[in-house]
Amino acid sequence: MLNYNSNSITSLEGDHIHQLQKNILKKIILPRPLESHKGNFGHILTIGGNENYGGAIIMSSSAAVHGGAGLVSCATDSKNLTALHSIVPEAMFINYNNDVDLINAVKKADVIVIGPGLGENTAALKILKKVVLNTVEKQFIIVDGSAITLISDQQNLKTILANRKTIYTPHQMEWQRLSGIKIAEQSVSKNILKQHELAGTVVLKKYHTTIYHTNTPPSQLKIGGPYMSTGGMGDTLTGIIAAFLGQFHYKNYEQIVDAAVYTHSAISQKLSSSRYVVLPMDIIGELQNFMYKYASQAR
Ligand SMILES: NC(=O)C1=CN([C@@H]2O[C@H](COP(=O)(O)OP(=O)(O)OC[C@H]3O[C@@H](n4cnc5c(N)ncnc54)[C@H](O)[C@@H]3O)[C@@H](O)[C@H]2O)[C@@H](O)CC1
Ligand SMILES: Nc1ncnc2c1ncn2[C@@H]1O[C@H](COP(=O)(O)OP(=O)(O)O)[C@@H](O)[C@H]1O
Ligand SMILES: [Mg+2]
Repeated sequence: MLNYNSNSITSLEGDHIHQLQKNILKKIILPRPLESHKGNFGHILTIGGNENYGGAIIMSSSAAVHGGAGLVSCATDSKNLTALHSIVPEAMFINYNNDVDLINAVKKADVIVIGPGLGENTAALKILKKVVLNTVEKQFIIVDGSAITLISDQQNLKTILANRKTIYTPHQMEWQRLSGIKIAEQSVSKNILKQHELAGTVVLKKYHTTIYHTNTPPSQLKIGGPYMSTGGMGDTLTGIIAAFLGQFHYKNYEQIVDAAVYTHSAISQKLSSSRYVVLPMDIIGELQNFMYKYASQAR
């Protein structure tokens, strides 16, 4: 059963869907309490980045650090260690091929990002299984990129994730793999039914990204554009969502996800006024200023 009044799901198609506005930011991005420390702002664990896709998990980790996470650990291929520490020295490194270290890191995390640049081979699937099997109910798990593709035919993992606070962040092709709905047929009504089956939040990324929630009707972004179409843009989004979930404690966490997704596109839109393309690292560089502006308005 759906957890919100869905009398006419079909009426949610197109322009009738709830549009996210910037007021969501003032509600979520608040000034920090004076008596606080890094332990209050979330320990994020990012997992991914094989030897070809190290940049993906580095961008995710960097976005988490710049988005305000208290602590960030990055579990990746050891070939990425030097690059990770050069680009984001605030992040700690874990060799994702060391089972004991990986499982310990999973147990310590408040928020887990799995998938950016993980790859789709047998080794990647083994890591994914190890991680999901060691998670607990209170943790947030953001499932992105390769992890979405890998999980598509792993019913047991989907069942475990249905009992976690899971956020899937597919683009349309990944959603086709996960939901079985072809891109041309991805209507709001069909997507709602699939989201309900998965029992996790679904951020369906595209022009006018739509977020399918468990307890409230879907919401849609009307900001952002093709200046965002550069590899790594979605990897960066995972770090922002993770940082927001780790540090903000709004009662309905799905609204925290909405605010993170809005922030990612709002920064891009702002920067696009003077750039032909906006790069993922540009967004990361602007996060602190952007969040400062909204936290000051809330004072
Ligand atoms: N610097 C890096 O290390 C990068 C690593 N990446 C990683 O590479 C792995 C594979 O991800 P990809 O997404 O590239 O490959 P996928 O094969 O999952 O998806 C790409 C395909 O989907 C199609 N598509 C249809 N609708 C789309 C939409 N709305 N948005 C995006 N693509 C759409 C594209 O045309 C393309 O054929 C992931 O783990 C990802 O995190 C990518 O993020 C690129 C950058
Ligand atoms: N034309 C566009 N309009 C709006 N947003 C876009 C556009 N192109 C890309 N994006 C955004 O960029 C991100 C791309 O994510 P994804 O395809 O997963 O990138 P990657 O895996 O390369 O990091 C999503 O947030 C998507 O909504
Ligand atoms: Mg992606």
